[in-house]
Amino acid sequence: MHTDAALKIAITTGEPAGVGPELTLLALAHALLVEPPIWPDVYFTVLGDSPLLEMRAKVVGVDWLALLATGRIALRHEALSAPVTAGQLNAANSRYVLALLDVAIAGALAKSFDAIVTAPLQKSVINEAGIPFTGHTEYLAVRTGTEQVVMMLAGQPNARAESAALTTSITSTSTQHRYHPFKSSCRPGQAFRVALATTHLPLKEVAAALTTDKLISTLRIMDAHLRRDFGIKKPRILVTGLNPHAGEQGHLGREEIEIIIPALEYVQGLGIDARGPYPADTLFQPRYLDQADCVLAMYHDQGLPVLKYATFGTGINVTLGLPIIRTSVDHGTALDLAGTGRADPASLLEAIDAAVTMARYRRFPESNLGISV
Ligand SMILES: NC(=O)C1=CN([C@@H]2O[C@H](COP(=O)(O)OP(=O)(O)OC[C@H]3O[C@@H](n4cnc5c(N)ncnc54)[C@H](O)[C@@H]3O)[C@@H](O)[C@H]2O)C=CC1
Ligand SMILES: NCC(=O)COP(=O)(O)O
Repeated sequence: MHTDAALKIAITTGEPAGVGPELTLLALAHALLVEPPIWPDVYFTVLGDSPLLEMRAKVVGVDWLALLATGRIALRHEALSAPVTAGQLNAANSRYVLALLDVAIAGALAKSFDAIVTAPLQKSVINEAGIPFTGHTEYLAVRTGTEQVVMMLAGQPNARAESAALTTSITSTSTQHRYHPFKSSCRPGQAFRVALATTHLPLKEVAAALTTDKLISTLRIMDAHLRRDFGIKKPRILVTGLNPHAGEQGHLGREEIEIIIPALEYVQGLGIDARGPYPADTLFQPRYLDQADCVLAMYHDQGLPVLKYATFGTGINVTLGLPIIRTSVDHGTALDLAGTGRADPASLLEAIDAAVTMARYRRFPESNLGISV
């Protein structure tokens, strides 16, 4: 039975041919079919097609009825438009994928959900259905009427070993759980966080998309969220340059001088501890990262490969700047693994844990000790 104090989290199961449905089941089984359960005060609404979830539960060995019997999961059934074969995309189901998101977003805006957690979707197949779509991040901004959002990924570089142990234990509904996703021993300074000044756009459009105003608002959003959701009193943000060697004093590009440095000077005047621009090829080393709370990279493949090299499979993605809480996994649809039970739910567990923690902090700000990723 829900109480007013209980947190309510919506999980969208994403692309039906991908790993999202089975990872949702595996993550919830791992959290709820154990003793003691993880997140005892949290209720989940799973958004997806009911027969699909039942079928994937069988395939990956999760007892779906036992999960429902916990009383902590409500299924919000949305019907698929076409039958699904794991690993095979079908543009006919693109509207279904977006309908899951729309229901979750509307519920979060109406405060029926404290947070939404999204399993991965396939951006290409939505476009193939004739719907312009670049990602959850941009879609969430539009659907919530938010002018600017910031994509930030975060992870613990040392979490990989723990995740390996998880894969072998996850299908078991035994009372032991070997993996606790909330790594409370990890203080904010030990986490690796990378935010992006631009998100999903062709590389040739990146330079034109960077403006001083956009960087200023990006840094302001980051500073505010790192304080509020991550419990960091005075966040330090290190900002990359755009060009090789941060422009080599203007000889290899002028965006640093004309766009990035003016933005840094402006936000420093507001009391934000943002520094740079640093050459991206040498910034990602302990000497810099140990003194920082987050890196702001100028584009997707400047920052994320480094973060994913260190944390892939156990990291999270958070959309900053929204009026609602949204977290997600650090990986995609993994079509090659869909329906095999071999995909690792560790990142989804982390994403749920981060959503729970953020939601709890927003409800009870005095308890904010900092999210652990
Ligand atoms: N939040 C989201 O909805 C995201 C969606 N995507 C989308 O996913 C699609 C596929 O992207 P790719 O670049 O192929 O990346 P991917 O992450 O789906 O796959 C890359 C490699 O990592 C493996 N992998 C991914 N998740 C795994 C897991 N949980 N356990 C074990 N191995 C895993 C895959 O098997 C594959 O070998 C694209 O359409 C992309 O846009 C990508 C990232 C995030
Ligand atoms: N590589 C991260 C990514 O593509 C996240 O996309 P989305 O969360 O905006 O769908």
